[in-house]
Amino acid sequence: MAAVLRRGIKFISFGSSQVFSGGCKHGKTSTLSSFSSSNRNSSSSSKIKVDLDSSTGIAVMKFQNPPVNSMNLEFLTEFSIGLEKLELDKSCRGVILTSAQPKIFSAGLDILDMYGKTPEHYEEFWRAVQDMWLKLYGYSKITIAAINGSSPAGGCLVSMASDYRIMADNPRYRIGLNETQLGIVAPFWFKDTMVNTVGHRTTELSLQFGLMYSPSDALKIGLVDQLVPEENILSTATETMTKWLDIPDHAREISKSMLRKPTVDRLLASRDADIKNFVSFIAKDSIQKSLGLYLTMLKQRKV
Ligand SMILES: CCCCC/C=C\C/C=C\C=C\CC(=O)SCCNC(=O)CCNC(=O)[C@H](O)C(C)(C)COP(=O)(O)OP(=O)(O)OC[C@H]1O[C@@H](n2cnc3c(N)ncnc32)[C@H](O)[C@@H]1OP(=O)(O)O
Repeated sequence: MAAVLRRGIKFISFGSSQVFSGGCKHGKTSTLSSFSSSNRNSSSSSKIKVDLDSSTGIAVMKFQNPPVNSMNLEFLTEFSIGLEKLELDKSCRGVILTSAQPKIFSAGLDILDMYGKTPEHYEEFWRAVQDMWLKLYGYSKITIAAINGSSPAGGCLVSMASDYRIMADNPRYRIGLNETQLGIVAPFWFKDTMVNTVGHRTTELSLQFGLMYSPSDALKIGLVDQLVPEENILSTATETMTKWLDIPDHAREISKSMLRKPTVDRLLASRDADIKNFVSFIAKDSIQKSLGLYLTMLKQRKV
């Protein structure tokens, strides 16, 4: 995160309507706002819109990086900083992640950030990917992914790193870690996240084949927790969040940390080695050739 902050991207402002914020029973936070008639604080960085309702404690982060919410360096940086800001904001207790783009939750990492660039760029990019995952997977507050479209690779990682996944029940959508289809390899912490979500055997098949699942198949293997009609996704996510908010924060948070910390610590213990691995892997001629071919196929709508 320090690296993210050092990059000097401007902070998202949530306005200044909150004048009192204090803890109450069950670790819940109450917020009084005397200057503003509204309890909503909205902010829009260029790639993510954040809407925090301090009366409910629920924030919605809406990805808006057209056309497909690919996660480039700027998006990843804004995402990490936005999460950090909400984590520090006592009036926020849970975050819903969703997309402003029709049909797409996120197309995953921006392939153009991994193609034809310098080693220095790959290094900076990969550190930003790590920062984002470390922040989200180890997040102290509740996160719900409202997956309102396809969610390949990095998009699936973001979904899996959330506490609960609700997907729009549209048979045209797909979700999964498809890296091998691009000729690349999901790093160990993507793999760990999937193993923790769907188990070892399913991950073995998923990763090797680069499987993309329909919503109903994703539900069957436990990659998502619930399917809902597309038009209900945000209301269902909000209702679900309300149930999570009934749990005392400190108890939920410690339980989450107990389950996730060993996985987070594995990457923390080897961040530099992981970056070195990524840079030497991605810069290989054969890998660049694979990515080039995949990009061509994408442009020709053959993927
Ligand atoms: C042993 C050591 C190992 C160390 C680790 C090494 C490596 C780890 C490597 C990396 C891990 C990467 C994880 C990733 O996330 S890779 C990204 C994977 N993503 C995909 O495969 C998604 C591809 N896209 C699609 O399938 C479709 O675009 C999608 C279903 C998302 C949307 O379809 P739709 O028909 O609506 O839109 P398109 O016309 O296809 O796309 C519009 C436009 O956007 C471009 N685009 C799509 N996805 C990406 C992307 N991920 N990055 C960049 N650009 C993307 C697409 O090319 C179109 O562009 P244009 O033709 O309009 O210019």
